[in-house]
Amino acid sequence: MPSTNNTTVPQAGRAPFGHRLASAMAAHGPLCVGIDPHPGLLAAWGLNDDVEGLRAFSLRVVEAMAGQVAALKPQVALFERHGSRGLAVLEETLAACAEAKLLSIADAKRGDIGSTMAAYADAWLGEGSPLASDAVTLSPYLGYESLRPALDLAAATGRGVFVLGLTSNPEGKAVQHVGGDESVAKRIITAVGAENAAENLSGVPFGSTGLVIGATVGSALDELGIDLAASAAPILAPGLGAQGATGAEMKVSFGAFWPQVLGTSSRDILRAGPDAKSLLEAALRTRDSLV
Ligand SMILES: O=C(O)c1cc(=O)[nH]c(=O)n1[C@@H]1O[C@H](COP(=O)(O)O)[C@@H](O)[C@H]1O
Repeated sequence: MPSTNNTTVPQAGRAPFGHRLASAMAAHGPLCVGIDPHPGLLAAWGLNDDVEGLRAFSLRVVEAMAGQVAALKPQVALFERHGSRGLAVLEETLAACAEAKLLSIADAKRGDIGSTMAAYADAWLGEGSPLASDAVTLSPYLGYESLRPALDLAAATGRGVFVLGLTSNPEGKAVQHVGGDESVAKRIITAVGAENAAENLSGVPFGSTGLVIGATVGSALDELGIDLAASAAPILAPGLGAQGATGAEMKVSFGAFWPQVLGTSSRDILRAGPDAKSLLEAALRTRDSLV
């Protein structure tokens, strides 16, 4: 059953994530910039593939985007590959996002049995955790309800989650499209809708339980009979730029669901660095393609 403790002001005294995201998108447009410090990008920026390079890269993106875009999405794997010191840089990056009033979405794609999920929830959504983010990405492959500890903690702390629905990679179809009219993706999207139905949505376009639907999804929403409006979910849409999708194509794919969509792009924007002004110009060009 969905959580019943989704009140307008969660326990932590922070407005629900859905409200905060809607305000940020209204103020700055529907773009989230990914922080993906790939080794090749570090080299292109004249940085070493080490912890100092990682730190300079990540903090530069935060500095360039402060007050300009709705959200930033650090890709956790690219911090993990530097070990515990890389995770310390991620903590510093998340704190810098909060300082700059940029929403942070930790792209961790966590998912496990419930008892372990509770620990992941504490790490990414718990009050006082050094890795706590405004939202975290979750994988529902162990069953949607296995995510319950994260869904409930997000509701209690005014944070959010983005559950993988239809991913941007071509391999995703082999799992997510299975089931025809009752596809795996559709079941996940329906479950997310039940979560948002339990949240007070007065005055906001969507709730705090989001979905990941790739920008590259093409006609799949139509083909699978998926109604994203019924889910009342904010939609994180990766795949812009480096994976080939354009803003114009996304508007066609998402159609009437467009007001729910937060496009996200990483490499295509990050290639414009290391200069902060060039980074911002690249981000604003991408954002303009989405409005
Ligand atoms: O959850 C994600 O953000 C995600 C889901 C998905 O379906 N596809 C996808 O590309 N992503 C992430 O979005 C980012 C895309 O990066 P670029 O292709 O460089 O824009 C990467 O960090 C991916 O891990």
